[in-house]
Amino acid sequence: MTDSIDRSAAPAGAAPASGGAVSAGTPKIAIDDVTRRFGEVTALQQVNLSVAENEFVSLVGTSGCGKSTLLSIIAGLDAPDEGTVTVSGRGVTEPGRDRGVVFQRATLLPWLTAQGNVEFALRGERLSQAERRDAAREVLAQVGLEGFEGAYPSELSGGMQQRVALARSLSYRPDILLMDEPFGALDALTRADMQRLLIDVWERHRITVVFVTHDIEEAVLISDRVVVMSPRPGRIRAEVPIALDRPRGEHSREAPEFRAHAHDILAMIHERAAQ
Ligand SMILES: Nc1ncnc2c1ncn2[C@@H]1O[C@H](COP(=O)(O)OP(=O)(O)OP(=O)(O)O)[C@@H](O)[C@H]1O
Repeated sequence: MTDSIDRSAAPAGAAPASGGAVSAGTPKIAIDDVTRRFGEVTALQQVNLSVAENEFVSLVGTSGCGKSTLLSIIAGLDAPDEGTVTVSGRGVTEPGRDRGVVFQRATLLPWLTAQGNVEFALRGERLSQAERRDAAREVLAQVGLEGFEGAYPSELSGGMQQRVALARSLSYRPDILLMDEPFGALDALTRADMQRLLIDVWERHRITVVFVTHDIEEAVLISDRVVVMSPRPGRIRAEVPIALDRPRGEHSREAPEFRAHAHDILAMIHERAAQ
C-alpha cells in the first residue's frame, strides 16, 4: 500500500494512490499488492492499481521507479514475487493475445514486408490466407500505411516502423494494449504524429491502454489517468485523473487544465526525487 505520507503530500487534483476504488465497475486490470525484487533491488513494493475497461492510463516517474517492470508483469513477460495480477478476472501467468505489447523499438522481422510482419502476427488466428491478407491491409490502413504494405522495415522511417508495430499488435484485436515508451526513440514531429494516431486508434477501438512514458505532456495529452510512481522502492505515489475534454488534439495543450496537470505531475516527481 502507498504510505500515508505520500497520500497527504499529493497536490490538489491528484487522487490518492489506491487499489480498486478509483475505477468504477469491475476492473479490466487489477494489480493487488504486487512486489517484485531483483536481488537487492525492490523494483516494485506492494503496488496496487486498477484499470477500468477502455481506460487510458499512463505510468510516469523517474528512471528506475518500476514502470517497465509493472508493464512486463501485466504482459505476463515477468511475474511478481508477491501479489497478484488479474486481467478480465483471470490471473496472469503468461503472455496472451488479449494483451498486445508495443516496445520502444519496433522489433519487426527484417526479412518480411510491413504486410508480412502483420500477417505473421496473425498466423495463430483461424483465418484463410485471403482473410489474413485483408485483415493485415485493413489494420495497416488504420495506422496510415496504405501504399506501404510491400515495404521492408529497412525502407521505412522509425515512425513508420512503429506504425507497423502498432498495426501488428492491433491486428489480433487484443482487449488491452501495453506500450513501453513507444515513441521514445522518435523525433519531436514524428512523436506528435504518433500521439495523434494513438488518440485516434484508442477512440476508434475503445481498447484499454497502459502506456509508459517519460514525457509528462504526452501522458497528460492522451490519458484518462496518470499514475505517478516513485523509486527505491518502486511504488505508486499518486493517481491523477485528467480533466480534459475529448476528443483530444493539439488544441488540448492550450487548455488551462493541461498546464495545471503537467505542472502538478512534474512537481510530484521532482519532490520525490529530491528526497
Ligand atoms: N531483469 C532485471 N534484473 C535486475 N534488475 C532489474 C531488472 N529489471 C529491472 N531491474 C531494476 O529494477 C528497477 C526498476 O526497473 P524498471 O526498468 O522497471 O524501471 P523504469 O521505471 O521502467 O525505468 P526506465 O524509465 O529507466 O525505463 C531498476 O532499479 C532496475 O535496475
